[in-house]
Amino acid sequence: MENNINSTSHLSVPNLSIKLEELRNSLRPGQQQLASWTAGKMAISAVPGAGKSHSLAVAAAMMIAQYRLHPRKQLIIVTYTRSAAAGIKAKIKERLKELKIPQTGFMVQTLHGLALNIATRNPDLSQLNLETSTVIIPTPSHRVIRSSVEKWISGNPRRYQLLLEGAEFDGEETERLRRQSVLRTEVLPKLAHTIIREAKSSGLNPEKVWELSDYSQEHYQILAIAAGLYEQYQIVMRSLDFIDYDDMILGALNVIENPKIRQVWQQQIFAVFEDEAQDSSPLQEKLISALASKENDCNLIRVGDPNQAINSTFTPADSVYFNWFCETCKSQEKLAEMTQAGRSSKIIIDAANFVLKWVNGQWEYESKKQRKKHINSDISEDKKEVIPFRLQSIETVSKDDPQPNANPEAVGEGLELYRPDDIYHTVDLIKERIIELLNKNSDHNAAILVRENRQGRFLAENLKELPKKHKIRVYEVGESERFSQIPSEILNLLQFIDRPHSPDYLKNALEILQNRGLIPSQDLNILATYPENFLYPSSLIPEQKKPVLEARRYCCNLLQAKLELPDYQLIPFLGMTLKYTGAELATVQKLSERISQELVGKFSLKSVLNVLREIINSEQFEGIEEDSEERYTRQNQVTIITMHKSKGLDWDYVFLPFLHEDVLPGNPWVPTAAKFLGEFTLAEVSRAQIRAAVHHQYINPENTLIIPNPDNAWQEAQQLKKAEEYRLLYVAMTRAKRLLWMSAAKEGPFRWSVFKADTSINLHSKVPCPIFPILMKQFPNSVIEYLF
Ligand SMILES: Nc1ncnc2c1ncn2[C@@H]1O[C@H](COP(=O)(O)OP(=O)(O)OP(=O)(O)O)[C@@H](O)[C@H]1O
Repeated sequence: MENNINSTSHLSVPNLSIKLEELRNSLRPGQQQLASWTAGKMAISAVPGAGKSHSLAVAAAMMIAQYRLHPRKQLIIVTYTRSAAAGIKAKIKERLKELKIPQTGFMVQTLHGLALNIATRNPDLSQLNLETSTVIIPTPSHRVIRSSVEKWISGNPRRYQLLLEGAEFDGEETERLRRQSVLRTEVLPKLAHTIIREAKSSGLNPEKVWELSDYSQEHYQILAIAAGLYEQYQIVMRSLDFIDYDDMILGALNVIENPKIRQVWQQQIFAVFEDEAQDSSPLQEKLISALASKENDCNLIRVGDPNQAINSTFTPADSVYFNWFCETCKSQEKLAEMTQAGRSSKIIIDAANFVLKWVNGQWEYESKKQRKKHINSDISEDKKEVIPFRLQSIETVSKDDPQPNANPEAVGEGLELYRPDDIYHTVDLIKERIIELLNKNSDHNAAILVRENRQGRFLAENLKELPKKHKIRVYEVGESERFSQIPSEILNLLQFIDRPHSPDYLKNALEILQNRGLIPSQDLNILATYPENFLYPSSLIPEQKKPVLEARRYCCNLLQAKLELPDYQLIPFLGMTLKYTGAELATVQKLSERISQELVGKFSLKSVLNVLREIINSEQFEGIEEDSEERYTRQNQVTIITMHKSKGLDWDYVFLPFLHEDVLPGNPWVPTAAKFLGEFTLAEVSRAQIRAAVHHQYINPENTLIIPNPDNAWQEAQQLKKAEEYRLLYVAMTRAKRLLWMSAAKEGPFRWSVFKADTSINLHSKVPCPIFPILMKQFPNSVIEYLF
């Protein structure tokens, strides 16, 4: 290979090789393989706590020193978040300082940062001009998605009619209008959102999705609907000069398709290191591979943990590609495994390993049973059996490991398993344990990891006394996310007050009231179909049921306020109506003041709506703030955070309450309102269908492409979801250093999404997460009996 790889003997500092040797010796076995990389592709599969970022930084510094890298020949390190990029950059600089080497020769960037860098240098090739374009994140409720849906509906009456008719339809008018509302405001926006991200980040344009739709012979032709929506989306985006995150990568790829420019980039790049490779999408992989290539070689090192892939069922991240990359590298003896980890006490490691093996074992047992039962005709031949976990056990580190206090001594039983009576009893037990632990060791930290923010809110409300009475800080991470929703909640209610006869505005308002637990949950489409009949029913309308009446009372109160209150008092009134708490009310107050400042003398409902829309649109990006790890892991603090967000962090004591089967792993769920289409959701089916096509392209393009039918695609999506939930549990468990506290209360809310933290509410008996009783059996000493 011709890429100027000089050996250390050329280095001018004689002591450098000794220093480099010392550095190499400070690494663990798998880490050393990373540091000894010389050329070509390499995969590193690591376990939680193995020191991925630590060894990546050491290996990068060693490489910069050995190969005398400089700004015109650099090592590129790609990460997925800005905070991870900042962390690795600081670590590499530190090492280079120790080696007395200039802190150049490398660049740490997020993948999108890198793509943007490439794309903006050649706007004519990338067709991206950031000075005139606006970057958006098209959520299902974004106006771009909504307008793409409307355009698709008006251009495709036949396909739309087929959806309206669903699995069965007797032609009844009210039902037809209800279905229209469900399709326009829920099903199609969700389908558009999913399919556009999935297809785009797999490198498929609308034409390609059209082609794929020819391979699928099913009733609705979901892929054809998807292709049409995607086509409309591209038109709407172009007309508004908007771009999304995938456009940045596509733009960069367009640039480096030019042979001359590609050569310039490739010459400047010595090698590419990718961190968190399990979260890559095909498009991202394509970009980094292209940058790392030189003639017939590709200097690409990908580091990841397939067992921590927890984004693949709701984003286009798909760990299958990293798994395949690992397999290919393995066959070429280019796979290294980092299996030693010093983060946790031995018993916590044992429990995590046990979960991994048990889940995989169950999986194999279940799929054998399934295979015996029926042979699926449309499962493509090249489909490999995907098991939830890569069989990779975590090991404790060796005695001479340089990590201070590696595999620390367990606190209490190290692993503690509880079956509290109910969710209130759970908080009492957690509270008591936290007070005891942090009072004894105020330099330690703790976290309660939850599956959904509602659980976090419930915990925070019930742990209020910790700061004052016990001097223990409580940091509920979801709280700031709730604050960021306030402007759009207020906007939605004001839009309804302004135009109560709009079914869309009424539905949005009802959704907010329902999400905040102010009105009973029900099919809102029925209420929103005829706003007039719902808000002001005449004697000809059948008597409204109690949940409808409650919803109506709230809505009528809002409309009454418009008549009775001056416009400038509407926002504070809405804050009260939504039962915002102290800090939330303060945010409402601030929002109200800001609007007043902008509208001096011109205050009207219409002008308020305009200003609010502007605030929401322009602040979308400020919302994504730089995360600093430090605020999540402060000593003497208990952090309440979702399991998803806990990835990459660790705490001395980790609490995992509410481990119930209906949440973890959860059950397949189709919203009742959309059941008329069948026992599946179009969005999930389309994702599985696109993935089947893209996987086929990767593994065996010569075979005939088989797109799974909706029922099979749905089954597959559900299996992947279940596997991901178990990986999420594994990520959560491996955050603990000294104590892992897990519980499954005997009673809890029917569903957290409709739970009101009110002691008078009926609790339901709950089934524990299937792994919980097995863990109790496997670790009998960890089962804790309690006195109250
Ligand atoms: N060779 C080593 N020498 C000294 N300390 C090490 C070594 N390897 C790892 N560590 C330490 O181990 C800890 C865990 O490392 P790190 O956070 O990089 O793990 P990780 O693999 O990213 O974990 P996860 O994927 O579970 O978040 C860090 O404090 C790091 O400094």
